[in-house]
Amino acid sequence: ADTTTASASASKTHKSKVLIIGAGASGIAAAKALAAKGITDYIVIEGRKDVIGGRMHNINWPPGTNGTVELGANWVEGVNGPTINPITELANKYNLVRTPTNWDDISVRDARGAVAEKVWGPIAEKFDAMHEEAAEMAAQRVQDGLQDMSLRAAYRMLGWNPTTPVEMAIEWNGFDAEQAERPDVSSHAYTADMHSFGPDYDFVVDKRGFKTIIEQEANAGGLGYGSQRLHLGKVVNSIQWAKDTGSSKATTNVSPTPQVTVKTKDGTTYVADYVISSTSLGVLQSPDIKFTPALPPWKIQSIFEFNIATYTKIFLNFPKKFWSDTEFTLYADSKRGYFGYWQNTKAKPYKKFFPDNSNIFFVTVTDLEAKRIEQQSDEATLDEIMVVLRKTYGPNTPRATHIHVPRWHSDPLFRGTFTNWPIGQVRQEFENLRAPVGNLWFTGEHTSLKYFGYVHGAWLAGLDIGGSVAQCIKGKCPSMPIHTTVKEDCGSSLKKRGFDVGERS
Ligand SMILES: Cc1cc2nc3c(=O)[nH]c(=O)nc-3n(C[C@H](O)[C@H](O)[C@H](O)COP(=O)(O)OP(=O)(O)OC[C@H]3O[C@@H](n4cnc5c(N)ncnc54)[C@H](O)[C@@H]3O)c2cc1C
Repeated sequence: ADTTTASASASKTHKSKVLIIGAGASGIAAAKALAAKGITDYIVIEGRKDVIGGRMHNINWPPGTNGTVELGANWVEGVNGPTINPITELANKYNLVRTPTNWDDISVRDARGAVAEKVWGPIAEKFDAMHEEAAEMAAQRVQDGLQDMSLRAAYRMLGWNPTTPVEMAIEWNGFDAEQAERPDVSSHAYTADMHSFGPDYDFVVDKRGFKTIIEQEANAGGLGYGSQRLHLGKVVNSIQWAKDTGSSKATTNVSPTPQVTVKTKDGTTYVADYVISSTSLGVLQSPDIKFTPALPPWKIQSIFEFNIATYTKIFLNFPKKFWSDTEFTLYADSKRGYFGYWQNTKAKPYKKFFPDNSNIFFVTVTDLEAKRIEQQSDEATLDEIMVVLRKTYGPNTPRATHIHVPRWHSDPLFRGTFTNWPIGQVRQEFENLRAPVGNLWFTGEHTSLKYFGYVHGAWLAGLDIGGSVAQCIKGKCPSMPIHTTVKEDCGSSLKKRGFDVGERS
């Protein structure tokens, strides 16, 4: 149990067998896996003051209505496949309200207004066929042990060279809308086909928010709000995992301490035999948590090699609906990805889940655009958006009455939205990203080889690492590969990723 000591002069120290940092999907799954193996002496600490769920996060919006919008994860991605998505299982268990998405229900506009389907339709068909070929080619190259390349290179090899605004918008919709970065910086082998548990997506429209499945799992595991084992408002700023060498230089030659000491900004100390950190890749890349001693070079390199992308949904509420009935509208600008991807809450499958007195039309931006927009005022962003909308829908388009811009990239508890696999990173780098140092273990969506980036990836990674730590406690620690030197061995190491050509289709 949590053994707490405090004195008048010193802040509190909590001791437990396991400390889990972060109460998102991965952290809660890790706790669940520990409990399943009979380990109940753990504490979960979370930086946010009043809510768990991490990147599954909803707000009540627009103001003055009973509407709910998801600022983070919105879809159960990969449903209706041969194997059930574990998040679908949780969604069923807790009656999470969701509605299927129809990606084909789409229209396209440009600065002159609507673009005829006979113009964009064949371009979209060409892109889809080409992208499918790129996915098959990736699987074949993995089988043949060939080196990774950028997805852009594969597109070029398959004769796809977008130049017009419509071609760029179609490509953005077909790739960036999923990975939140450009094909130019993305791995062909790892990102050409991201489908996992199935080809379809369920859009979450539950008033309790997508995070309710995490909250309810936490509750079932004795980690409900107010419980002794869930400590909110605890922002970790230091982790001591090995003897302090006194040097700030990364070195592999350190002796891990039997216990890990974690300190939080408010002066609380946690001492545990094992610590599982579920903070995002973006947090690990930032200087916010001081590791003592510095993490080993192989660990640091793996953390910096991977990308955390930014996917920003900008929510807008208008006095009336002026857009088309399709679920999605692509706006094709000469600047690729410029306010290009619009979702319609008045579309048939969604309408009944959003308040009648709201007219929400939201637009997604990614990558550099997302980061740029976070830096400016919401009013400035709305001004830009209104210029776009008035160009394509006409000068009388009403100005939005409300705007909400999430700032995932600048939020110190996240520093981005989800992981994207960059060009040429080999499996060994990934194994290093996932590997523990001493008794400090790592989980989170970025540590799921098959499903990085997704809620189900975070959940499965948490179950896996929680289970491994439980085994360690029982004296049967599983061995995790660590590569102190990473050699170029991309193709053959990719083969070991755990899937083959057939499995991904
Ligand atoms: C905008 C957006 C859209 C997305 N869309 C989808 C989608 O549709 N479908 C899908 O499957 N996935 C989607 N994702 C990805 C999905 O949300 C994540 O992969 C998943 O929720 C990550 O869970 P996690 O437990 O790994 O990390 P997190 O949810 O980030 O949990 C980590 C926790 O650690 C806490 N923390 C961080 N630093 C510290 C610190 N220093 N001290 C204490 N606590 C700390 C954080 O507050 C957080 O609660 C989306 C994400 C975003 C942001």
